[in-house]
Amino acid sequence: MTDGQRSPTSDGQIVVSGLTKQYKNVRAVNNLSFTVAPGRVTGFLGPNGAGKTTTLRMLLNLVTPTAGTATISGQRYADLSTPLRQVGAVLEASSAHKGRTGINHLRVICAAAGLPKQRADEALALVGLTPAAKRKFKGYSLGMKQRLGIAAAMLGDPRVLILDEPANGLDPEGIRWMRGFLKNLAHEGRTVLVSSHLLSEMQLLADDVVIIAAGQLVRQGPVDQVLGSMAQSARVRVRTPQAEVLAAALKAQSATIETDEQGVLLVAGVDAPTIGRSALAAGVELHELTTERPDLERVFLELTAGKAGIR
Ligand SMILES: Nc1ncnc2c1ncn2[C@@H]1O[C@H](COP(=O)(O)OP(=O)(O)OP(=O)(O)O)[C@@H](O)[C@H]1O
Repeated sequence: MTDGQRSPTSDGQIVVSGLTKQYKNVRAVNNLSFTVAPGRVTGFLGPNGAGKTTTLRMLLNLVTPTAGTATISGQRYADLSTPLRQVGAVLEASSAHKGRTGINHLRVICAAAGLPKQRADEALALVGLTPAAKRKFKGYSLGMKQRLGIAAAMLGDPRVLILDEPANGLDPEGIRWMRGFLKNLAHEGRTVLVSSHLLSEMQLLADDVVIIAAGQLVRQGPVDQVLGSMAQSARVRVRTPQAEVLAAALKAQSATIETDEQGVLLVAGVDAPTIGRSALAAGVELHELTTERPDLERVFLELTAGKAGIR
């Protein structure tokens, strides 16, 4: 199918519907439904054993679902006419023939997939591995192997990228590179689905999150919205030598106030600008005004509490 023939509504979208995988004694994925939009990075999150890898493998036709469907641009992976040009996947740290150079590894894939040879050079440049093109795979660091895996996934210039724990084993510089790279692919309009249990990383990387635990959907939505759904627990920390005066002014605006130390108010129910204005109006001096946003890590632990047991 060419670009022009793709349905504009389904192009690049991933739709998982009622997906279930029953292994002998384990229901790895249980009636799971979610969608992944193009032009965004979607973080696929869950504790160990939650069913992330099984879901991605079903999406890529590597595991047969017990029930339900998973489609990419409206089609099952098995039915895609040119899968490598439509979907790039990195499921684990790239493996390659140890004695083969990076560039040759990619050229072999190009030849097998009927892709032009120069795509190997382009993909290698895309991931910043050109200087190591002629080095043998066995000498590559883990970070370089991850990049080579991504280069292989990019050979067909796919609209959709699916990556299982791509930051695993990377050093901080490698993680920073990966973040920029994936965000850029999403800005180009591609669909980027990334599984991870590194929540703090997802907070920096993802536009949307799909959170699962014990094979089931826990929450799906824009990162801000998922964090915002916990907004009732967002508080503003205020330090002032006139705590009692300010507390009285804020209570008149239905704020909820706790104190944890002398001269500090923990204020919920009103935002920082409102508190600043109230302080100004009451002639109260402020020494600190900090919004304490709930972070994804805390939200995640709360959402998956009780389901996060190792399976
Ligand atoms: N081939 C298999 N046979 C039997 N059970 C399996 C198989 N593959 C996975 N499981 C089980 O299914 C559950 C989900 O595993 P899965 O690897 O999908 O989770 P995950 O979220 O990717 O976890 P992790 O973050 O640890 O990789 C686990 O209990 C796992 O032991």
